[in-house]
Amino acid sequence: MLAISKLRSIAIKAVQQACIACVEIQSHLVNEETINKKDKSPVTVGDYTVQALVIESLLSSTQALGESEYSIVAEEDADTLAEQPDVQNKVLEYFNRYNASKPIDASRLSELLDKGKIKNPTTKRWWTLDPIDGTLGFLRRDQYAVALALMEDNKPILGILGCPSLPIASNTPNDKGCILIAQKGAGSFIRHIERDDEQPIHVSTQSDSSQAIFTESYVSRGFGHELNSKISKNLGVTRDPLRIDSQCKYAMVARGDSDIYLRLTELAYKECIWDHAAGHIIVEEAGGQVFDFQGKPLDYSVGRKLDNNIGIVCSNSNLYPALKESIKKSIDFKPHHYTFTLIFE
Ligand SMILES: Nc1ncnc2c1ncn2[C@@H]1O[C@H](COP(=O)(O)O)[C@@H](OP(=O)(O)O)[C@H]1O
Ligand SMILES: [Mg+2]
Repeated sequence: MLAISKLRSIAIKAVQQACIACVEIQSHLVNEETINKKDKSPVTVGDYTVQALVIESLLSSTQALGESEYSIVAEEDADTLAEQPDVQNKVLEYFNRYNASKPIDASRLSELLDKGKIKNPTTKRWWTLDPIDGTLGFLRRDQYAVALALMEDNKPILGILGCPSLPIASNTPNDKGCILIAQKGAGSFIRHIERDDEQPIHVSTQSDSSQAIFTESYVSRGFGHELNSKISKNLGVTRDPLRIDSQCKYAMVARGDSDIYLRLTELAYKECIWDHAAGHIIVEEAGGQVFDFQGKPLDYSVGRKLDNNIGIVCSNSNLYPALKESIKKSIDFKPHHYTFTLIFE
């Protein structure tokens, strides 16, 4: 099996190339290129182009080193795209512009995209990819991320988050575009999209909950914002939350710009694995905690969704115990975890 350090470089290269493509696609984005998936969430030329580019890059880099193919679990598939020939042509055009090897046709494009369609990985190591996480942020020209994780025995061992619109540091707001990288047991790092040097990052040491900075989704879904406000009030938080799209929220916690990220929106909603695997290991390797609302570890062993978990609780280590207590005051979990009640009064 390939050394993890080798796969780390391969994954960074794939995400870096994808980020460069995203920036250009976003700058040319027009509304007709946005189509609606069956679940009504917008998906763009960018999502498909990036999924195909990253898959092609991972396959060719690992094959060149004689490694057999790893399973890939990715967000998009070819079916919706095939219904929109104009969009498909645009995706092919962008793909062939950014992919170094020989041009591909529509059938190879579908084949590449559908490699991400599987429900259950069949290899010990497997990739999970969200080509553009925070599509709504991408469309709004706000925050989004290319999120790639390598899993081994169903746990993340590498996480790469490409954040093309996120400033490399909070005190340089105009210097945008960074990649966050974590390797199991080796820490978390940040680098500029256009530079090779990496700096280590750490979660904050904030232990005064009144000064804690929460982050949450920009988009309001279900009871998510209301619940977070209840939990932060119980914790004595005085500051307004930062609202940011995508796994850039994990990036903010990992580098200490935020202290807590909470995510629970609807009783029936199950989180997608590609929305968390990369951010999860980046926060853990930066010294933080990532569990669900019942304190359970995230379980990536049950398919494309985190079916055994309820929401996401991500925090620096100092605030985590008090945060857990505040969650207990805000949610009444019923026996066997099948139902729970929110206590909003
Ligand atoms: N009801 C819901 N509750 C929580 N997450 C949801 C949701 N509906 C969609 N999502 C997920 O939220 C992600 C964006 O999160 P955020 O709002 O924090 O940026 C979406 O990823 P994509 O943008 O990749 O589709 C999608 O997977
Ligand atoms: Mg996503």
